[in-house]
Amino acid sequence: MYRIKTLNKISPAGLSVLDQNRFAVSGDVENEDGILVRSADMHDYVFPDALRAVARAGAGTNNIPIDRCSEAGIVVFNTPGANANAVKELAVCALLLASRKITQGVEWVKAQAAAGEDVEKVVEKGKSQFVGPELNGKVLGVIGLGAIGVQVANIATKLGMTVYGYDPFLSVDGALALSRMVHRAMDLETIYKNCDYITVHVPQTAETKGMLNEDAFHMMKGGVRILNLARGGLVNDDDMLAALDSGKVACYVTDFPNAKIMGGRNVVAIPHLGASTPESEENCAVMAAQQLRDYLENGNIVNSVNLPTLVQPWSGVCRLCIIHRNVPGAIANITGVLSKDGVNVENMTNKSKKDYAYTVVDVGSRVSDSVADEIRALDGVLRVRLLNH
Ligand SMILES: NC(=O)C1=CN([C@@H]2O[C@H](COP(=O)(O)OP(=O)(O)OC[C@H]3O[C@@H](n4cnc5c(N)ncnc54)[C@H](O)[C@@H]3O)[C@@H](O)[C@H]2O)C=CC1
Ligand SMILES: O=C(O)C(=O)COP(=O)(O)O
Repeated sequence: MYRIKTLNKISPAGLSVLDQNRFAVSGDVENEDGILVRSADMHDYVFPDALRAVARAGAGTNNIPIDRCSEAGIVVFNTPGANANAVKELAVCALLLASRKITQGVEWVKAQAAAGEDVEKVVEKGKSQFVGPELNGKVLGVIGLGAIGVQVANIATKLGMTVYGYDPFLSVDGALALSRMVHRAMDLETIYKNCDYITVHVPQTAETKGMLNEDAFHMMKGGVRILNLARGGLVNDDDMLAALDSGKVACYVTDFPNAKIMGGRNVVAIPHLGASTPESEENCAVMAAQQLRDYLENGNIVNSVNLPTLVQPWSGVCRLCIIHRNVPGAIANITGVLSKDGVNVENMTNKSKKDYAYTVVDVGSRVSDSVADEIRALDGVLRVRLLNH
């Protein structure tokens, strides 16, 4: 029985992927083999000995201590693209919220209740304070052309916007999905200098943290409207507040309110609703649970952020799954132990990702725990699992 701990509410459709006869799933299991998580902050999480995998039902993994997981031989998964449509739809909404003073107008209408029968007259008289521009004909800059950014860029062209997209790491899939109407910007300056609206869709990393700061605002057009449905930390809040006060930024729509930014002038704050649709919650949960199950049961890795993709069809009766450092001699050391102990390799795959590597070895006979222990003791080996077919 595998024990799976949920650190957030996970869609039942995802939980149903984990057969109750083989998986005990709840928020309070202990010494768990796997974790299902959404946005819960895991940076101070103490890993139990049994923990082998963390599956993030969603895209962003900045709430997970990836380096610490890698060093402990814990595989971290996410679900690329599974909530992209929901965020794209909210981005369309955010473009309109940034333009048309809808939230301010709605709040104002609520406050007019005292006018009673005169509300209609009061509304017609007061509405001119909420005039805002159309999107058609304006220029949008999309920073990050991944699963979400590509969809946002494409749909904005259909709203009559001229769209520039910036992503120095654009994938082949991203390039193929990107509309030919979208102009590629080769640097951020092009986005900052030319755009009336700027939307960010990059992960929050050490490189992207605080990227929307005073220097960036300085290059932007006066009255630019900024959308952030990616992560609060991408924006330097103090610099944003100053840019809002000066009018440099006309509106900031963020899915990540915090104490500092929520009271800012012309801030429209949404309570992190980007992926909060039943469809996305289900897609993410199902994908995360499937990936977690396949890893725990078969050792296969798909969509991991810290380890390589490796899917090996079963052959033989026993499988060794070895997470190790990506260093010369690692595979020779592993096969050395196996041949010394008379274990015949039926099939073997090795893949690497940056500093880490993963080797899956199928063998034709049962392997004793002592052989696994010998491999565990090898230099650079971080985790060894023995699966029987
Ligand atoms: N508000 C919400 O509920 C949600 C927020 N998100 C956030 O949106 C982010 C993006 O999500 P996806 O598009 O699904 O991820 P993705 O991984 O498909 O795309 C991210 C893109 O950003 C690009 N990128 C990385 N560093 C960059 C840089 N310095 N400059 C320009 N481009 C850069 C990458 O090359 C990649 O194409 C997530 O990391 C997450 O933080 C994602 C889903 C829901
Ligand atoms: O997928 C992401 O990166 C998100 O931000 C969605 O977060 P959530 O799962 O709604 O807490």
